[in-house]
Amino acid sequence: MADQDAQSPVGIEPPALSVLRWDELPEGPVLVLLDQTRLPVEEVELVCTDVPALVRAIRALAVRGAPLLGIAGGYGVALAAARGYDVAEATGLLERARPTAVNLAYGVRRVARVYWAAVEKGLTAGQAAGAALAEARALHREDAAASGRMARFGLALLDELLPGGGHRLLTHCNTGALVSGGEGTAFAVALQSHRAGRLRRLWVDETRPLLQGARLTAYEAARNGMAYSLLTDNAAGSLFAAGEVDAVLIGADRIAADGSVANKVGSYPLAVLAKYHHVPFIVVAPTTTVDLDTADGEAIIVEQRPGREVTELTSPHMVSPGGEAGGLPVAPVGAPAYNPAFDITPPELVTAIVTEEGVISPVTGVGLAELCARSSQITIS
Ligand SMILES: CSC[C@H]1O[C@H](OP(=O)(O)O)[C@H](O)[C@@H]1O
Repeated sequence: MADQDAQSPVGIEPPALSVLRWDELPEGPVLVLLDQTRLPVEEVELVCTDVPALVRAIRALAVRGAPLLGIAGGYGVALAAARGYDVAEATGLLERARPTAVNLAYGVRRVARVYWAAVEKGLTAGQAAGAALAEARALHREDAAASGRMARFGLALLDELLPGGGHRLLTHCNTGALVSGGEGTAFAVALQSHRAGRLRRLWVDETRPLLQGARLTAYEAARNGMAYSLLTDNAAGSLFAAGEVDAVLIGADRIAADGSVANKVGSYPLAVLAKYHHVPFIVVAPTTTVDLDTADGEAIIVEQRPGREVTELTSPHMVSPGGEAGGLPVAPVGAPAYNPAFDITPPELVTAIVTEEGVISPVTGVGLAELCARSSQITIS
């Protein structure tokens, strides 16, 4: 069906990606990000010395993906505290940077709560900043551990659903190390399948308009020596029709209390295709992505992004005909465009949700609340 791609022998691990780190420089602490807008062409680091720079990076998707947004937001609060910026102002700016991924607000509020508690206890500004940094680091470590647990739970689920091995998995957007403190969410399950010698093919949706699949998931799959094929989003249907997809694995940006899933736009059509073709549709997300305070999918705010992302192929490597950096027009100049960053998949189309606390299926009912109750994640209102 597809070109056979060379894959490295299972077991040769690539160096871990430095996706985000805190550095202490003589002039003060900085947050160093792998600039994801420049991948896969080049690996460039973006140094954030203040919260406005981090907010710009979040809005530009230089740093992205729900769990990593939470980690970055937490470090952002610690950066404000360490550099003597207004922590309350920083908290508001970071929380509002992108509205859909609940992890961002969770990480920001969790670290801010520790900071203010330290202040109220009478600790010095430096001690309170240290407490904030320690909490951001704890969140980072917890997410890395959650990623490993989800990968193991997810592979066990695939083995249960697909006992013969030879997994042909379709994924959408990017859910690997570039969205996580560890190896990711849905991609981490596919990687676990690869390492166990059970991955026959990873089908990678390019994921228009920002091409997280083509630019980032293909980059991560190649780095890990996985057998993968890239496809246009509109080719996915023909793969299902040909019986070439054994399961769909996707991430999430927010899971409502009723099991509705907000994820990259294009996820909902895949869920409908999976239902029609009797293919498991599996969501992989840490409990920090579950928002029991949001009742259902209708209550989830879906980020609307600039139409230019649809009407131009935007890239920092491209220079527009007018000479400004940015993009190549693929539509008439000024063409009106509809560009929701996410869509909502209703619970009845979700086969299972894999979290670091276990797997639930069906996803409605008390299962989600029970999983979150088991989680060590601190509840932030
Ligand atoms: C598991 S988090 C990855 C999640 O985030 C992506 O959105 P974006 O690239 O806009 O940050 C997409 O929804 C992925 O599923």
